[in-house]
Amino acid sequence: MTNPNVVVSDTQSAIAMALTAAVNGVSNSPPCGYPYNLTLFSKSKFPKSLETKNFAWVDAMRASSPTRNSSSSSSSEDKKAWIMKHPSALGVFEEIMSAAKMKQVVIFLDYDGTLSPIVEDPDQAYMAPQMREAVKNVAKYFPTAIVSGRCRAKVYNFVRLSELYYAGSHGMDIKGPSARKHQKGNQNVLCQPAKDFLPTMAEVYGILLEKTKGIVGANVENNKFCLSVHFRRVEEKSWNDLADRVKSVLKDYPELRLTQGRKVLEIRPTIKWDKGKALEFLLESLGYANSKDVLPIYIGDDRTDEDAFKVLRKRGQGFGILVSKVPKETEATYSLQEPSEVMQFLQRLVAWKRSVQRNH
Ligand SMILES: O=P(O)(O)OC[C@H]1O[C@H](O[C@H]2O[C@H](CO)[C@@H](O)[C@H](O)[C@H]2O)[C@H](O)[C@@H](O)[C@@H]1O
Repeated sequence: MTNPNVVVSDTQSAIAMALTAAVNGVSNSPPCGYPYNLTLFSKSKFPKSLETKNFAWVDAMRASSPTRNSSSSSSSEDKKAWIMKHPSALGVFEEIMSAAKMKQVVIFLDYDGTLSPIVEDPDQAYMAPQMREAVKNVAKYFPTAIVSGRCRAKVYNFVRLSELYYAGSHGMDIKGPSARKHQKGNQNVLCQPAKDFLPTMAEVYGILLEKTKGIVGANVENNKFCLSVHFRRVEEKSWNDLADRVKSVLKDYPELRLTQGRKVLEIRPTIKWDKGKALEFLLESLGYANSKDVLPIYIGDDRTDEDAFKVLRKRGQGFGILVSKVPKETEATYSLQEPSEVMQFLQRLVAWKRSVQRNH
């Protein structure tokens, strides 16, 4: 059994993959009683850079997490133009909140690079106590969800707030809060659209550990419904070797696909489920599927967050806020530079809500 190219090239391949998945006992039936169509991804969803041998993906990987030196490589003109297009959410805070009048604000927060700074060791990506306090306060007033590439248990261990919704494994593992805060909607939420893939993910995790052993600094992280192969501590001259090893494993697993994050390659089931679908699912669970009375705000720093930004654009509702110090192609409306600005934004949200309540 071979994976056509780790990258599904056309509709026919997608159908072939669906058949293979069926043969392998992999179900594509709608999850959680939820009526989304879990069709397989087509070619455009794969990192183009990995389709060819032109190594452009190395540039993309480098740019995904620019160092202090390389981040100054965009010209100040570029930066100015970008910030005009994606103004600071702190600078236009009042404008954002004027859209929130008479609406229920719902907050979606990515974890790494948004609530915690990016660090070398993924196990050390702690959140500052002040940030935890800010998120805790936000959740007192607004339904709040953490949407992360990490597995749910791991991201919960970092955040440790039981009143939040958690969508781990890029939204493939969603659970409502154990502590009930907001009355509307269903909070006994559990959604695991990729459940049937668990044995495969465990198997591939073992194989990847073995295959990547020889590469200094390589680290494979088990995120339950997806796997992360970290490049951050690998010397750049070994990046192609590492990527080739990952791809060679995936050749035997057509039901899995590769995506690229910040110095990380991620392996996930080939179902059409991402952070955008998780956002839609959560809004529906909260009782706001077709409501005009809701203002979702999604804050994230990664390529995987773009799926959620796109959903907000398509709904014409709410705002995406990209956390980045450097200009990046994004569907987000606004920007924030780093986690400390995210914290300030969350604190201002709370102050705004308190002043609205005082004036009523
Ligand atoms: O969706 P997120 O919450 O942003 O998770 C995406 C990945 O984040 C983590 O990796 C990233 O952060 C690490 C710690 O700062 C950093 O070392 C790594 O280079 C980044 O890619 C996490 O370890 C991955 O499992 C997540 O998928």
